[in-house]
Amino acid sequence: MAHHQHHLTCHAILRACACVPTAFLFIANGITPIALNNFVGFSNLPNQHHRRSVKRGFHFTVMVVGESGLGKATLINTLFNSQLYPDRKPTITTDLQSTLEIKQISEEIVEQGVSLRLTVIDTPGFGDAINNNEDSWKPIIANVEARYDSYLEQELRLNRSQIVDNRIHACLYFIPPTGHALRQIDIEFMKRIAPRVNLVPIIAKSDTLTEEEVQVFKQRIMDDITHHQIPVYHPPTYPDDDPETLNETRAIDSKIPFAVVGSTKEVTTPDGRKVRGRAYPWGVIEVDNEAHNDFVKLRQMLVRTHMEELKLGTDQGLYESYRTSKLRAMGREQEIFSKEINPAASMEEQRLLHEQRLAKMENDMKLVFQQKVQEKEAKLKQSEEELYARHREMRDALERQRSELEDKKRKLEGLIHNAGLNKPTTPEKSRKKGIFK
Ligand SMILES: Nc1nc2c(ncn2[C@@H]2O[C@H](COP(=O)(O)OP(=O)(O)OP(=O)(O)O)[C@@H](O)[C@H]2O)c(=O)[nH]1
Repeated sequence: MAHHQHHLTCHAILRACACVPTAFLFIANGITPIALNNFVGFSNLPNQHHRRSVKRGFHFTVMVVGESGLGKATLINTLFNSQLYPDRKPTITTDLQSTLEIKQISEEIVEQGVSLRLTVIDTPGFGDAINNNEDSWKPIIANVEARYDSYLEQELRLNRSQIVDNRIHACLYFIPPTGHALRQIDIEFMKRIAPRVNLVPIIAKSDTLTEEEVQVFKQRIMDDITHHQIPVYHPPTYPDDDPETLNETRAIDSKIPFAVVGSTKEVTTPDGRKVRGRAYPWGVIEVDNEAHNDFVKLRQMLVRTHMEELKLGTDQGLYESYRTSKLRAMGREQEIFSKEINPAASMEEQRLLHEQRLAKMENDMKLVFQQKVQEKEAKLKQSEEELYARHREMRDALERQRSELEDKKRKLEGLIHNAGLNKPTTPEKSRKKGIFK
């Protein structure tokens, strides 16, 4: 919702920028507009967005649920003005054990160059088996959830560029025009489906009730919905909605549950107009006449004003909460908040992170290497010095030894010399001897 509001605010700013003669750039807090001196061009963003969307085309998936013969096929054909469902006779179910089958029809419809892939999921057989109605909702819920599961599975894949989105954007629930109140089966179904899809309650074939009956029936239905706290879809309003939008949204909301008439057949009114409607002996009920039924408001909501809202609500509200509980049940809490990450950006981010990590490792290794080299060099230097010191020591010792030896040698030589002088031939000796003689 916050995202949506932000989106809307951006649009409002862009609209404002495009309209005023001098463009203004609003600072993020929205307080001070900065005047731009020249046309920058971002006011063209909505057009770019529009062109891209038209090129890509749109898709919308709607589910119809209700008993056989309530006019589901007719209403879809009337809504999209197409023969999505081929003409056929109403099927009358006689099989009391009727089991529910779920069918899907998909068709590309084009209006003024804009294409819409419309997918309708039909649930023939719902509520038709008289004794087996309690569980009618089960296969429908299973189908809705299977679509979420498939989306989630694709989302969790590494390559998320080709996601096929089969999620249901709205479920039209056809309430039979009994004029009383909701039946047990209506309450059971609506209670269970509403937390999973945008539930749009519809009073089928409202032309079979009088105007007063429709009003009373609507009130009773809304009372039941409130009493059972069934979260049916209400078109949201936003603080920056202009008064016209606000009034339109409120007018749509006031019609819930939509009392509709469906018909693709053209009939002639008493005043000679050709209209889509149903002719009765007492007059003509016009499909596209707001005074006759709520078809126009229903179409406005589903197709003209709130289709994107319904899709956004499916993605960011209903699917999101399903996804959260599913991931939690799977013990994958860490992935709950990872949805917004753009896969390409995320891969790029991972690559950069990886490169940064590698560069850091390389740098660390270089530092360690340098440190080791320095340590080794210091050690070598130290042992070199030690060797020198030892060398010097040894040399000194040898020197000392040599000088000692030389001393000794000199002494010995001195002795020898002296001894040589003391020989008889020496004059002193002879003299001494001569004295003693
Ligand atoms: N009075 C009235 N009849 C309607 C209306 N819409 C459809 N019908 C008629 O009701 C019959 C059944 O209409 P379908 O559109 O085939 O109904 P369905 O709900 O798709 O029926 P299943 O395919 O059996 O589930 C047809 O004869 C329609 O002409 C309506 O708004 N008012």
